[in-house]
Amino acid sequence: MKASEHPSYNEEKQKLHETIEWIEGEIAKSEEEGKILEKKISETRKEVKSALDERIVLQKQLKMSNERKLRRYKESKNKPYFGRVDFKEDGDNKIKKLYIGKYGLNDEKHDEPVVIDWRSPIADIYYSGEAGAVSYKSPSGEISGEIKLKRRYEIEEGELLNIFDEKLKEMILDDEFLTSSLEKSADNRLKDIVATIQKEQNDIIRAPLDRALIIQGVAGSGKTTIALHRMAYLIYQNQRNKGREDYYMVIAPNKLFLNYISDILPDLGADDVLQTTFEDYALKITGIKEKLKVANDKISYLLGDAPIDEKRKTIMVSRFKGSLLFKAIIDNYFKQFLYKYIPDCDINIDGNIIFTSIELKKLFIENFVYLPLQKRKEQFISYLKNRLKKNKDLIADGIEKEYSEKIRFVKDNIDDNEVRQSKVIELYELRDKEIGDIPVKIDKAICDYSEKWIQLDTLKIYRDIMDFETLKKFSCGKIEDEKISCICDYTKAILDKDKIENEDLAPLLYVHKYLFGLDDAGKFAHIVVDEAQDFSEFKFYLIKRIVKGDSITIVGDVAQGIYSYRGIKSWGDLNNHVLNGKATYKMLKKSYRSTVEIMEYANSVIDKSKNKSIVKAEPIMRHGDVPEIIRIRDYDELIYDILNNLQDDELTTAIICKTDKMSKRIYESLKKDIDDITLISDKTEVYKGRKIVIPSYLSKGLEFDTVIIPDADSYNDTELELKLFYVAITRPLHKLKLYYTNLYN
Ligand SMILES: Nc1ncnc2c1ncn2[C@@H]1O[C@H](COP(=O)(O)OP(=O)(O)OP(=O)(O)O)[C@@H](O)[C@H]1O
Repeated sequence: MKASEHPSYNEEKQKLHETIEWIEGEIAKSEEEGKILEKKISETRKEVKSALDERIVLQKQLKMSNERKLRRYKESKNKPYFGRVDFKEDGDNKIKKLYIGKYGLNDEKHDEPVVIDWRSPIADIYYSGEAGAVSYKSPSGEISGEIKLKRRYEIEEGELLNIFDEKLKEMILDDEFLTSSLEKSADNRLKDIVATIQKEQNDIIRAPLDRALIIQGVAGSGKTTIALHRMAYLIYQNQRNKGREDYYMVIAPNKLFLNYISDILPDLGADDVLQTTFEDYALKITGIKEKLKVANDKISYLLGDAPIDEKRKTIMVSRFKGSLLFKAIIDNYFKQFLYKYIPDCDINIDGNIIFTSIELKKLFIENFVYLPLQKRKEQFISYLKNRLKKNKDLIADGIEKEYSEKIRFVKDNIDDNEVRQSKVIELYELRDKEIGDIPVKIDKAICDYSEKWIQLDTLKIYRDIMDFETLKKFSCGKIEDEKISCICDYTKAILDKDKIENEDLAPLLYVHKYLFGLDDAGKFAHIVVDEAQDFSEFKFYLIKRIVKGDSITIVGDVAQGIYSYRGIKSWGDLNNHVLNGKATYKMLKKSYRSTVEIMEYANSVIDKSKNKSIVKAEPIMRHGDVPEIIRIRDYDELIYDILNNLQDDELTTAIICKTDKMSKRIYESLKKDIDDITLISDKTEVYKGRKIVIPSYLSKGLEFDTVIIPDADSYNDTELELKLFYVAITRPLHKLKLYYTNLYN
């Protein structure tokens, strides 16, 4: 409802005015505080020598915290809150009017909240969708009471534009507010949805930290958005409860997508989250970033016209590399590798055997088993050194014994007094020198022994495992010879070009773990994995190793599993094989992105999938144009028509082509007439402008006001192409246009 027509308009207008005035006052105070702190720091700098002086560090921290506060005030000023809930706690006659906003704002002078943070426990009742009697979990326990009013506001630039009241009595959630928010146009960045989080989404966001969550959601159901809101929520809760900073991580499919989502977390007050791709993370940890390139052309290859048998082999290799069977083979390999790793030699000093090779092997195999190999070797060597040093007296005894015999011999056999005495003295000196040299000799013996060990190198070992005989031996009859030879030949050919594929990353990281360990093991308090259907079980196994307990949020959509050759087969398998069956599974069926007309069309497409378990999307009641399906005579007509549609449009438009090749062709034709059009490739990390040409596989996760599909008839009915087409047609918010020349099914 237009704000000015609402019965409480004057009251609400006054409240907004007061809140903004209060914020302005706080901004002025914070700016003043900033200047004082700045002055203090420069004065302290003159007094102390080091920038690391405790006083400077403390003052800088205060300055940073003040700047953070100031930033929040400034960001809140134009829109301090988006909702209000009136709550009467049981046993209390007073009704509290709680204004909910993106950032919690506190009046420190009067010690009372001005705006409640959307992540705070009490804000739960605003989102919970329940009317009347409700309860929420506060740090001091369950609080119950009654909701008297739930109100939403549309505020722009400090102006109250609309007020929406939820009809509590009829238990109907008024969708007007949501629909009005969905009607806005798309941006190059994903936005926060704190004002319109829905009940089912709120339940996911607020699920406990220690639980693995698997969210299967239809296209546009807000998976990415709510996974990031959940992260912001968990960080907020964790800091409140523990008062300390932890490590958090978001794993996304590619850098373009990372850039698309990169604003949300800082915008929600979660600044220090590592947002990365599995590829970048694995390359960094294994240290092979500089040595190799990652080939990213498999999807183009699978869409190309290579013989079907060749494509099948490629898929088989990818699947194998992402499987837990491969992990088990690597485990078997390392059980034996120990024997190869330890050198086959004794340790001796001056020709005396101190440790036999058999003794050494036994000692190594039985000790420090919990350590990765490199550290295990280091510990073992230092253990040997210590043992030898402790045995120094024994070695000295041996030397003394040897010299005593020599001296006795001289004494018994040399008659000349002078000669005898000088010989004896010489022997004493030699003996003392030899005893004095013992530590040096021990060091040398250990050093010689240490140098005989194989140098550990992740890539070399991976190559070694990918050898026919090795793979055959350690797969223990679980893979046929023909497949083994195919896997080995395929991998060797790629490695010989100094490349690897995405699918090699998990096994490489696992080999690295055996050799050098994972420094990040158990480091992250929570990890979000987006587009998770494209991650193999092997990748998940490794992700699970770097997170504390089971704290992972896994979001994805099997209907969009375009990398199914390397992804999981089913959420159930993932849960059972990697998460010990302990994950909580949730399904999101409502789709928020596209209009009813676009989603109905998309549903009719995905209906053709052989996978009958795919759940169809239920669009939010927002209507628009029916998708246009246009037949064109030839390529020239296609370009002509697209150009006519792209003129001077402020909205975002993506021309989504099936392949990279087609994207390049269309881009070349359009750029002559359109200046601000960008071609997106797998190397693109950021782009400006509102019009892009993009291959279908890269459009996943993104959204645009309008989507144009110039080659709708080029998609055939294989599962991969059906999914690619589905991904492409579920990207638009408002308009979808499809062109075809020949046959369009
Ligand atoms: N509760 C909500 N209120 C307003 N907008 C929402 C809500 N939930 C989702 N959206 C919007 O729906 C769109 C789709 O969200 P998002 O990209 O997170 O979905 P997704 O499930 O990850 O999509 P896909 O799998 O198709 O990439 C975004 O524009 C998002 O802002």
